[in-house]
Amino acid sequence: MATISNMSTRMCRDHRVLSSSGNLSDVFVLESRFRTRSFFQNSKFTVRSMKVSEQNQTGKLASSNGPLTASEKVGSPFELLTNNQNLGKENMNPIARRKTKIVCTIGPSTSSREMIWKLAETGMNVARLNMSHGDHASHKKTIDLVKEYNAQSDDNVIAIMLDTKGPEVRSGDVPQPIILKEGQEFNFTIKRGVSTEETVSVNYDDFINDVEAGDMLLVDGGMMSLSVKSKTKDSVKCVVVDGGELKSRRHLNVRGKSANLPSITDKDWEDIKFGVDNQVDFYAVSFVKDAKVVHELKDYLTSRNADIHVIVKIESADSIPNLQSIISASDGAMVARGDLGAELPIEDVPLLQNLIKMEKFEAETHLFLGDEDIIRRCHNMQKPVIVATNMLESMIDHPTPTRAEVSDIAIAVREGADAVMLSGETAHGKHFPFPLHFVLQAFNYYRILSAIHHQLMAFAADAHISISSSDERNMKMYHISDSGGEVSVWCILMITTHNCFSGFPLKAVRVMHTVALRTESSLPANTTAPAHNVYKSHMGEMFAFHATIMANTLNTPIIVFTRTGSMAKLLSHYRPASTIFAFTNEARIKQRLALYQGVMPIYMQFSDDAEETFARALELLLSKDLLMEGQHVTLVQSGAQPIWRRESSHHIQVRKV
Ligand SMILES: Nc1ncnc2c1ncn2[C@@H]1O[C@H](COP(=O)(O)OP(=O)(O)OP(=O)(O)O)[C@@H](O)[C@H]1O
Ligand SMILES: CC(=O)C(=O)O
Repeated sequence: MATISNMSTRMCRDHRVLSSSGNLSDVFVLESRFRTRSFFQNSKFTVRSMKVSEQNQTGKLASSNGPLTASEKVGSPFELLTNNQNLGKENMNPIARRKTKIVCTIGPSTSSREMIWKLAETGMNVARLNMSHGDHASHKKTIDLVKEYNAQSDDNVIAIMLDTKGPEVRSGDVPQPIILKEGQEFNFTIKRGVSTEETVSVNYDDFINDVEAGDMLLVDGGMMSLSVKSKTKDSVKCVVVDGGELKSRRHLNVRGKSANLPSITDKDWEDIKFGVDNQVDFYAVSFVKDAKVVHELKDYLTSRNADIHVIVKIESADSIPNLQSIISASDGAMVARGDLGAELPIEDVPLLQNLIKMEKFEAETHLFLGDEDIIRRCHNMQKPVIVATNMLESMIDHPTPTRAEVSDIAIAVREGADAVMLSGETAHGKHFPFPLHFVLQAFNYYRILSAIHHQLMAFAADAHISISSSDERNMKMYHISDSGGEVSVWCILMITTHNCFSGFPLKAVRVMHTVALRTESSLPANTTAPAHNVYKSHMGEMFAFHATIMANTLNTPIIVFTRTGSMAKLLSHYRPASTIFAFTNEARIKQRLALYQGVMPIYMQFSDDAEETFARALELLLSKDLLMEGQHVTLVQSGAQPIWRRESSHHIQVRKV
């Protein structure tokens, strides 16, 4: 049997769980007492049932956003994360949860059933479908899998975000990569199907009108760059500044300019219809330049009676002067740093993401931002904000992130992003369908199981008692009893594989989860909430603000009951120090709330009796170990649509559980 080392104990209902953490496998033995005549005479042997599991150790509800598990504190798969003594002041509150949400792009590495399940268990809160790639059939398969996952348990909640392709300008197909060398001349033509050593097609006719001599042309967001020298009626002549390999259908940006294409192209409208038909939760709309397009999309959604929220991607140079009106028209924003850093100088990206004062930047660029950046603007307008692109880029090919990437996540968390996003890391990160260690582990299970099976059979034969075994999925259980009832044994052997990730996408999610959680727990627990935008005329805001102060002062979680999600969003806006448990009787609202910082959405049927509903909610949280007996909670009843209370009354209650 596997050696048991690093013993630790934790309470689990009526069982005591002994756990060990070995490298290849962890063994958990649940115990109960029994007496035998032979092997363990006069001793109280404590075995109850036997289980071999490949499941992640983390529990339900507490899984994706859950506290640091033993494996994260000790023996984490990421060397940089193992030595947490140095971080010292973290709040290791057992019910501390990650508040910043994780968006994962689903692509070839992660579109299988197994990977979607694993992404969800590892920390994904929102699945992103990038409509620049794949087709409706492949995206439908992903949507169905996410919905299947959500339907499996009330505890499962993964929102779906459809990201439109937008007016991307791309180079044409090339039979093999063209090598571009610094100083060499190279041309782009609007004629279709051209691919020579000197010239390649672009997919956009107005390219010729949009670019001027002196412009800088970026390939793949700056992986290569070319300076525009002159143009003819159908070609743009350039000189290569930074060379490289030009492959098929590469992204082209003109530094400082947006293409004169509509933000929502014909293909995008087809994809938006697809999103309505398949009830996605969010659209991430690419290259939004002004608020008009957001209104147009919202009008369309209203006409289709579709309750889908619109996240504007801030990535176009043209969007910057219109930030206020664009974000105001939207339901949230994404700092899409890939294209943003191509259309604008790359060094401006952190300033646009979050900066207090922009005067110098405005004077130099003539882009007038006012006093705020994207994150701050979103906060002031009570809209969620996602920070995206290159967050763990090196993990597409490597098992550990760079220190700078880890810092980037920590900065986004500190700046108050609602969510951080993984793109290529999860879409096409290296993964191994049958990793060697997984095979070894399976082999180990078999050996351990066989050994125990034979021991138990021998024991039963020796003691003249009966033994029965059963298999449940990846679990094997034994029950041993004698006719006199003197012996009753259930054994559980639980071998977890939480260190066994089949590839880098899951590792990337794990890194993101751990870094976000650690950063959040190292932030000072303010007893004050940001006071901006607390309008006396808006009771919901007043109550969200004061409930946050009360919860922060008393160090309690917040419980809110919501039909539309609005009160949970308001509470999230004020960033209380602990979790917002948002109970809703609307499945769509539960899905949507998955994006909001600090909100843990929970589906529950509301009854007519408020007290009875509160009691059920508290009981559910207790049963999931999300609350502890004797703990206080702050319960908020406010918002646009009264539930139970009279319209004229709003409440904040503090209750002892
Ligand atoms: N649904 C999909 N089907 C196939 N490949 C995909 C899919 N989604 C993403 N990918 C792959 O993962 C890569 C990274 O995904 P990401 O969402 O970052 O794309 P992107 O930013 O549009 O990249 P690119 O500019 O190369 O298109 C893509 O370049 C593509 O190769
Ligand atoms: C996410 C995205 O589209 C970008 O960063 O450009």
